Amino acid sequence: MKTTDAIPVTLLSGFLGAGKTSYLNRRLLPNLPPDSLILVNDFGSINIDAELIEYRDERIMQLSNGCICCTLGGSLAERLAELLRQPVLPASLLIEASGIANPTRIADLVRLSPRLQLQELVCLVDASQAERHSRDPRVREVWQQQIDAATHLVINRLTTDLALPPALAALLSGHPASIEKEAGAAISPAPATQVPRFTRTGAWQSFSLNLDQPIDGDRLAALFAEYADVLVRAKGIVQRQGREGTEVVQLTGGRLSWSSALRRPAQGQLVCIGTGGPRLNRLAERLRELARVEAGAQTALA
Ligand SMILES: Nc1nc2c(ncn2[C@@H]2O[C@H](COP(=O)(O)OP(=O)(O)OP(=O)(O)O)[C@@H](O)[C@H]2O)c(=O)[nH]1
Repeated sequence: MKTTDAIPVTLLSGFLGAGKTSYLNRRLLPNLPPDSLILVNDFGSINIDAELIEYRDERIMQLSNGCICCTLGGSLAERLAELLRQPVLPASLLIEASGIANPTRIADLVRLSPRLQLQELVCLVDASQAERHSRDPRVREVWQQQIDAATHLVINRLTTDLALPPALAALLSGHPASIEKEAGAAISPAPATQVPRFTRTGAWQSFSLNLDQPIDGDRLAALFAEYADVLVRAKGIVQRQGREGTEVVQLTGGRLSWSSALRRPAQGQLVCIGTGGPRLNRLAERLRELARVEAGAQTALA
């Protein structure tokens, strides 16, 4: 039985790069009651999402280096228990799951606690990737689990007529969730050559880099394109050579974008997520080489 003063919980899910953090900033954050807590899980040792959340008074708790739904007995359960032991409890809890998390498992954990009340399970879906995700054997299962579990679906990057791609329309037929549709697919279509094909069969893997010098943005983009078959997602806060200020770099669905950063960490940070195996390892090496070359060039000039 839930107590009447149970903490309301919103769980935010959606595949890698679907737009969870953007939606959190734009739609959820402004409506959170004061003294809320945001729990962010990122599938990497550096939690870029926590840096990208535009929090002000809310407290933020990070869970990095693993996916919460896969380490349920560990970090998430521990963090929730820790949270419930605090003398002052948050007014509400917002959990942003990692892009490869099965939200049902997280929701079950929340439901187990009489002190927590799961209010909404929001799932972000990138409509421009729906056909590909529905066919891809590595992605399909978790993508469908995320959609199936949702009580509120946000379908973004639709064409201006808001028509659902056939694969998504089939999946949503009879789905009880409320549906919010957003256009915007045409903003920056991914070049066909850069759309990842998920040809490898290894498990998801991530690697992170700390960058202490400005990086060559063109060479970074070229490496991302060369390894598009294994690299699914990249995000970071970096200083680009020849540019003023720190920038957020985002790679999702084969689209690379840059925007100015809200915060400036002590060092540049880059996280890449993809299909584990020799090619992803090679990409990590080549990015490290690129970072070292940049650092060397700067040192030589100084
Ligand atoms: N066109 C378009 N781009 C979006 C939308 N939402 C997010 N993006 C872009 O997609 C990229 C990834 O957005 P995020 O909000 O970081 O996605 P995420 O689901 O939090 O990513 P992960 O936590 O890595 O899984 C960024 O470059 C965003 O600007 C949208 O509704 N339309």
